[in-house]
Amino acid sequence: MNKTALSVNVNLVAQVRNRRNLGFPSVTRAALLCLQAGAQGITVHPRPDERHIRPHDVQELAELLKAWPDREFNIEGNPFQNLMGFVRAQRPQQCTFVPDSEDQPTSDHGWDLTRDGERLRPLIAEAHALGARVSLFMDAEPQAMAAAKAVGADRVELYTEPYAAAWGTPGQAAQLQRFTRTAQAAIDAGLEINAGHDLNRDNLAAFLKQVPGVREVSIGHALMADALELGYAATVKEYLRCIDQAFA
Ligand SMILES: CC(=O)[C@@H](O)[C@H](O)COP(=O)(O)O
Ligand SMILES: NCC(=O)COP(=O)(O)O
Repeated sequence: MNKTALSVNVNLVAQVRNRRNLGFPSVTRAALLCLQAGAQGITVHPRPDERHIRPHDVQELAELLKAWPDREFNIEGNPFQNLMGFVRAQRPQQCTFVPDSEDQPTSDHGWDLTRDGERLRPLIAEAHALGARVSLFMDAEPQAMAAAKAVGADRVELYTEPYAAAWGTPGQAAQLQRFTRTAQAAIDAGLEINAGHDLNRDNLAAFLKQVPGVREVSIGHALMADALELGYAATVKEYLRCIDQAFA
């Protein structure tokens, strides 16, 4: 059984760096240390307002990852806004289409494919022509998985905030069942599965133990908060241990 890959989202490092015009903490150095510690990928979400990841970060990370051919670069964003420019310029292994508006504080919902599916289809096809795998950021709704496959997606990224919010409450089991049903529907539709948003070292193993077929988790906020205490390398190794625990 394939073990789930860890893709580290470095948005937060850029957000800290942007507080002052001093150029540190370095986004590329954070990514390098995470790769050296065993992370299988790096994720960025270059939002139009450049609140954290800026175009030069994307270019510098793409350059860094050329030296790591067995690792992946995942660029997230809204393809109706600025994402496709980054996909055309940097040719990442994966792009994740996220339906965020420009002023959203963070990602908080998946695509409504009944509304946007046909508009997404040519952009998915273009990303494929550029050599990128396409993942659609989706809520955990089993009935939406067939539509994701129908518009050409390779993967769905299940938006895991509702699971994380229920962690440690009586609603945890129901959320896990919801994500398990959605993952099975995705598998039945011929999709692969990613997952992300508010995952952390407490809730990660239980999710991966129950939800089938998760190929990749992209984790940023909690992992970087842990790295402020433990350092990048020890933190990545701890998250990899959580993943191992799920498959033990
Ligand atoms: C798509 C997703 O759930 C996250 O990667 C999100 O992109 C995080 O964005 P911020 O770091 O701007 O909150
Ligand atoms: N796609 C999810 C991601 O990249 C990071 O989300 P978070 O861990 O910062 O919530």
